[in-house]
Amino acid sequence: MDAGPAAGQTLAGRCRHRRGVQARPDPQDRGLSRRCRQAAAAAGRSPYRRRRRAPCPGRHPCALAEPRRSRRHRRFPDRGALRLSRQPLLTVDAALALIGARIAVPAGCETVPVAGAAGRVLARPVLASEALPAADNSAVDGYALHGTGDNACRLVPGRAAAGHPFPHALAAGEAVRILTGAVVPDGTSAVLMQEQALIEGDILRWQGDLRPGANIRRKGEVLRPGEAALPAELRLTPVHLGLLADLGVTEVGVRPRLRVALLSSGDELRPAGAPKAAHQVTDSNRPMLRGFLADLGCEVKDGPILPDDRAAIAQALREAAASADLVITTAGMSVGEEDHIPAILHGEGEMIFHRLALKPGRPMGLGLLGGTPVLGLPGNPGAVAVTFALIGQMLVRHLAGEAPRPLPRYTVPAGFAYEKPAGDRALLPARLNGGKLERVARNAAGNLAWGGDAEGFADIAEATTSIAPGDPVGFIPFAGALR
Ligand SMILES: Nc1nc2c(c(=O)[nH]1)N[C@H]1C(S)=C(S)[C@@H](COP(=O)(O)OP(=O)(O)OC[C@H]3O[C@@H](n4cnc5c(N)ncnc54)[C@H](O)[C@@H]3O)O[C@H]1N2
Ligand code: MOO
Repeated sequence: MDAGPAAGQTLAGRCRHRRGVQARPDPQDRGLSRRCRQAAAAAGRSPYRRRRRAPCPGRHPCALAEPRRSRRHRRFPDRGALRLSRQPLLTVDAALALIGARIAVPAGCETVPVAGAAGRVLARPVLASEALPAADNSAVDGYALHGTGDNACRLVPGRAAAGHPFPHALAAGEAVRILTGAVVPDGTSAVLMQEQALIEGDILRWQGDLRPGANIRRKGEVLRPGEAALPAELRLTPVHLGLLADLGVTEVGVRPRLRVALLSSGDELRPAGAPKAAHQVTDSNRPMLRGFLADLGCEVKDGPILPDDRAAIAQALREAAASADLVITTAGMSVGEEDHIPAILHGEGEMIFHRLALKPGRPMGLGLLGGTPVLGLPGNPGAVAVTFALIGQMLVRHLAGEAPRPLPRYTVPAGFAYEKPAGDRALLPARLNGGKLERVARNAAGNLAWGGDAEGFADIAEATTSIAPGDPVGFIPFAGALR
């Protein structure tokens, strides 16, 4: 199995300690004519709004903004939506690069006890305050000796054990019993492993060379005082907590918990656990997203289930954006007349990207409202799982102050055949079986029934049109071990 990061799947161009919209131009605005941009800037408006009122000739992204009236009152999708659906789609990698370039990381640092710091992101590096190890000590059970070059030493009474140092120095030709982890007595040149020791009376012998320093872990060989033990921007795992304890660190400076507001929309939705009729749908996206966000250490603010009403959604988005570091919505992101979220972002904020070359998950988008990022995920639960894995969690990690890091991705032999048109990247629930990747579901976008069997996603690149059994295929596992 080839381990390797997904090509290009990092967030490029980190920006730190800033909040809100960046000064850099929106890369998706580069397609606008200079006249459009200047006119918009002069009027203090988004160029999209400017263009909406006086469309430039030809099919152009800035002509694709929201309608001025609610889409509720239209029988058919408006022309803007129809044009939008014909726009060339952004790749996932390009969307991740836009996140790195356009989304500022909220500033701040709080000091927390190490015991409660699992999952938090270090705001500054942790320096070793003491040497690691703190003293020369034995790596094995055996005999500490002061060698003279003739493969024999005289055993002296006593013992060095972990927590119980031998109180005397070894003179030339002397040896003493030692256990793993014990501080080596002064004068020790090497430690002989017990398995290599030949003892006759009080004489210790061995065969072959015993290298000076053998089996001794030297003071400071792992970390010297003042050396960086952990870098800033690291999400702390239990392994790190153990290291911090080892270094005598009791408190660390971490980023504030990310406050994430969750909103779902759709007249058909009922909260989880509530009775529902056949035409109604349980809001399953919310518990799934709440779980993902809790795993990422976020403080989740549950918003209401919103009706398919533009004004109500706009109001809820404004309120959520004012009190959170990130707003995540589900549904209402496609091109139908009840898909209001892109239009609200175009009209009242900014759309950084919308619609990706990704299946499932194409309708997703990212915008800014009052400077707060708004991640619009599709409604279909399977698509929410895919888009959160590829984009959502990367955005959350970025906002939480984590250093950019690609998703774990491996190349494995396919155990299935698959065909698709070139254009969209396809993510298919899958699991490893006998070293080959198997698909576990056919229609996975609209449900989560594959969740019991899948271990991750088969990842099929945009340009790929066919996979035959045995071909190399990407695998993105759900679990990144010790991450
Ligand atoms: N003409 C086009 N139509 C559609 C396209 C397209 O490109 N052109 N894309 C399709 C794709 S792909 C998806 S995905 C959907 C997503 O659209 P929306 O984001 O606008 O979502 P809705 O239409 O509102 O809902 C889709 C589906 O998901 C169910 N849903 C919604 N919220 C939840 C929830 N919280 N928990 C569980 N299930 C939920 C909803 O009932 C619908 O069945 O658009 C396609 N159309
Ligand atoms: O991309 Mo949609 O997300 O297939 O269902």
